[in-house]
Amino acid sequence: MLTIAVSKGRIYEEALPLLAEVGIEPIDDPKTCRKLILRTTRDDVQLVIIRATDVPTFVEYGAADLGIAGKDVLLEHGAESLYEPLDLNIARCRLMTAAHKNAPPPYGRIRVATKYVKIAQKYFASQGIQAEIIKLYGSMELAPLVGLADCIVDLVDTGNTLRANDLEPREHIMDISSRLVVNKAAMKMKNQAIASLLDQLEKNIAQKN
Ligand SMILES: Nc1ncnc2c1ncn2[C@@H]1O[C@H](COP(=O)(O)OP(=O)(O)OP(=O)(O)O)[C@@H](O)[C@H]1O
Ligand SMILES: O=P(O)(O)OC[C@H]1O[C@H](OP(=O)(O)OP(=O)(O)O)[C@H](O)[C@@H]1O
Repeated sequence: MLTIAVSKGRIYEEALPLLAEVGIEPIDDPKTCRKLILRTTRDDVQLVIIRATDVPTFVEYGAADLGIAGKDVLLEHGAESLYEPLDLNIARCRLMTAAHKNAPPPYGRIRVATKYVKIAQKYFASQGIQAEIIKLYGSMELAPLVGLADCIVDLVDTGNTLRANDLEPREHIMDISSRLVVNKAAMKMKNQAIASLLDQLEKNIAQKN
């Protein structure tokens, strides 16, 4: 049995067609059923439905053989203990700094609100900017509006969330997409099944790009 960890929402929706192309279709819909383990049309594959930020943990400990996670989550988690063999090219967005549209460029020591503490620390250090990082778990856009921070580090896709809150994108930190990650022991123990799945997915993704 191969267990694949996927988060509900955006990644699940975008991963479904890719999985369907390799014959993996969940039998239940996580939107309407409360099951966390979903059997699929392939007897040898099941999905576990977890929070996006928990995917690296499940795969690292071997609770799932494979997982689908955003590069943002993998970098923040520190996923050196996982294999990351495939860019699935889904859930694409950009990790950026953003500030109020009237705010001056950063000067001196700045306060930054983000859920990406490690990535932000590394980024500002690389820019030679002194930054105090304030960890938030959501609604980062609010922080500059209420004086909690000078700027934020967050994901940007259409830019609608920033615009709706009078913020504007500033520095582009990196492009983000979702990756297939694999538990290192599973890669050895279940090599045939995993290699074959990787191979099929890779071919299908290459055809699209
Ligand atoms: N607006 C977006 N456009 C495209 N991809 C995005 C966007 N927002 C997030 N992503 C990608 O999708 C992944 C999952 O995001 P999602 O919003 O589904 O979960 P989350 O709410 O951030 O996670 P958690 O439930 O663990 O807090 C992110 O890690 C990122 O890689
Ligand atoms: O540029 P946009 O297209 O507006 O997308 C960016 C927004 O998308 C993500 O939030 P999400 O929709 O996942 O909400 P959440 O962080 O509250 O889960 C991200 O945290 C931004 O707030």
